Amino acid sequence: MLNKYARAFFTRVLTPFAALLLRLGVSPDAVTLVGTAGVMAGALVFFPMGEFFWGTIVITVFVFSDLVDGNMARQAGISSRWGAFLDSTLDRVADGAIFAGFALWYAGSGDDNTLCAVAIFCLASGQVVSYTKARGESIGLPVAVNGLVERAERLVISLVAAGLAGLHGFGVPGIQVLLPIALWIVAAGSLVTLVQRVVTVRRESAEADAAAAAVDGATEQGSGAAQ
Ligand SMILES: CCCCCCCC/C=C\CCCCCCCC(=O)OC[C@H](COP(=O)(O)O[C@@H]1[C@H](O)[C@H](OP(=O)(O)O)[C@@H](O)[C@H](O)[C@H]1O)OC(=O)CCCCCCC/C=C\CCCCCCCC
Ligand SMILES: Nc1ccn([C@@H]2O[C@H](COP(=O)(O)O)[C@@H](O)[C@H]2O)c(=O)n1
Ligand SMILES: [Mg+2]
Ligand SMILES: [Mg+2]
Repeated sequence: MLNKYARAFFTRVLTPFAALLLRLGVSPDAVTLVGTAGVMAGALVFFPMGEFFWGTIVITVFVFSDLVDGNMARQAGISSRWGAFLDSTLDRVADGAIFAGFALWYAGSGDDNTLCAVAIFCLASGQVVSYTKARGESIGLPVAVNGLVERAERLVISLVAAGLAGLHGFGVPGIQVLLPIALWIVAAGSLVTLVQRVVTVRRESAEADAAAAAVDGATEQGSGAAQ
């Protein structure tokens, strides 16, 4: 949903910045790589220490590089298969670091095995949700469903909650409860999305196999009649 509705807005806002980077001679690939490194640093340095406010600020600064790199490539007319591969692959790395950061906090000083397991579930299910689409498309299916919780939703829900939970460190009482709530929402939403995508791939593959069988049958009949 965010991908559909918010992308156009952010494209308008970020286009001048993307143009500036191109004029400075920066490449889209460099933005993809630096953005991922920044997200990883924010998540793996700050989150395991329970510094959710500063971790979220660092991640937010760098995560928007994922919207800037493609914008730069399109403006410069250099969108490439390699760029698409690099972008999607490093998305998985960045997402892994964010949820690993939460899991490390709960495994350590956060001291909550259940929430550690929920964070690990968010990490794994998010990766599998993305994989279903990539694998479905690689076997020639349209995978015409996005589902309830895509990547943008996973990031916005968890990062807004983490940023607000971090305000606990500045004296706001009770607000830290938002992070566990967000993790449970992302976990449940990812499970629903996974089911939505698997059901779609199952239906689309049955339809594609039936269509292929019908073409084979017609070809065999045609060659039989010719003999
Ligand atoms: C005093 C208050 C302190 C609180 C501080 C809070 C600070 C702000 C907190 C959070 C900001 C979070 C911003 C997150 C922005 C995410 C942007 C982003 O990178 O989105 C990526 C997404 C997808 O990009 P791709 O097409 O490159 O990725 C594809 C996708 O990943 C597919 O995976 P799948 O979805 O299938 O699982 C893969 O299949 C595919 O391979 C891959 O290529 O881009 C978008 O969706 C575009 C829309 C972005 C929308 C961003 C909305 C940001 C909204 C609000 C942020 C500000 C909120 C501030 C709240 C403050 C609270 C007080
Ligand atoms: N280094 C890069 C990054 C991206 N691309 C192209 O942009 C598309 C992704 O667009 P986003 O707005 O989601 O970043 C991607 O599929 C590539 O076509 C690129 O060429 N090089
Ligand atoms: Mg990108
Ligand atoms: Mg991306």
